[in-house]
Order: sequence, then structure tokens, then C-alpha cells
Amino acid sequence: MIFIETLVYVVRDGRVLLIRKKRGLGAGYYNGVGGKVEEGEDVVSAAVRECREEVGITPKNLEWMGLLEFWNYEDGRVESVHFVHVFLAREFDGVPRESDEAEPVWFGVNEVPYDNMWSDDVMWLPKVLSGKKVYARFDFDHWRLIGGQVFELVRST
Ligand SMILES: COc1nc(N)nc2c1ncn2[C@H]1C[C@H](O)[C@@H](COP(=O)(O)OP(=O)(O)OP(=O)(O)O)O1
Repeated sequence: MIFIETLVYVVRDGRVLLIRKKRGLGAGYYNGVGGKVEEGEDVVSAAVRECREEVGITPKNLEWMGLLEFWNYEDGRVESVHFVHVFLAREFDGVPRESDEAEPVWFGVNEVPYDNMWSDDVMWLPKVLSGKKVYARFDFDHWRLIGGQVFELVRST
């Protein structure tokens, strides 16, 4: 199975908005706000929709920060591939509220709870939160991280 997904990191006043995911893949972990892109939807519309659904806010002026690939293997075969577009939002409308999918929690950008997040996050999220664009690929075995590479994207002139 191949999935196109989004992750949005809302930042304001030195803090980043994460969700504690309540169900589905990664339940119990803190993560950015996001989910799967639906049929016929573009990635920005999907990112905005997920923010509205999961925490009741509308992010504005989303900044594309990179692409992550997550390859999950089971018994030596590819079980699923997830292409995840990452965005920063420095402005939003609304007040974050809890939903049946997610509990929103603000953290200082230097106090992100990496011990309670997907193990890949510490390898790329600090770069994104400091304004760097990234491409990364991570391999998992039954969703246990087994390898990965992270590249910073730079504009060539
Ligand atoms: C494996 O490493 C991952 N790390 C991080 N930081 N985030 C990940 C990883 N794998 C998936 N994600 C993110 C990407 C998306 O934002 C969500 C996918 O969540 P879900 O499968 O629950 O998607 P939804 O559309 O919200 O769920 P429904 O299918 O129930 O509507 O996780």
C-alpha cells in the first residue's frame, strides 16, 4: 500500500503545537497534525483539512518544509510506503481543541518530547523547526526503525 500524507507543525511565540494521537498509527505518540491525503485532494488542502478535523484550527500560509518517506517491511516484504509532506504554519485561525483523534499540546521548540514520538523525528524535526527544508527516507521492520538518511535541501542558483 502506498499513502500520501501530511504533517503540519504550527509554531507561535517560540512554541510548537503537537498532538497526542489517540488512535490509529502512532497512537500514544506526540506528532504534528496530519493524516492521509484523500482521493482528488491536493496536499495543501489535505493539510488544512486535517488541522480543522483534528484540532479545530485553520492554518494559514503553509510553508512546505520537505518530504519524508517511511518504508515499513514485514517479513522481508514492503508492507506500506508513506510519502509525507511536511509543513510549517506560523499563523492560524481558531483555538486548538481536543477531538476524538487528537489532544493538542503546546511545547517549547527546545522542549519537544522526542522520547514520546516516532523514533525518526529527532533526526529531522529539529532541522524543520529551525527553518531548514529536508528530504529523508526511513526504513522500518514492523514499525521498528532499522535505518534512515536525512538530507537538507538547498536551493541551487
Ligand atoms: C513512521 O514514522 C512516522 N513519523 C512521524 N513523525 N509521523 C508519521 C510516521 N508515520 C506516519 N506518520 C504520520 C503521517 C500522518 O500525519 C499520520 C498518519 O496517520 P493516520 O494513518 O492515522 O491518518 P489519518 O488520515 O489521520 O487516519 P484515518 O485513516 O483514520 O482517517 O501519521
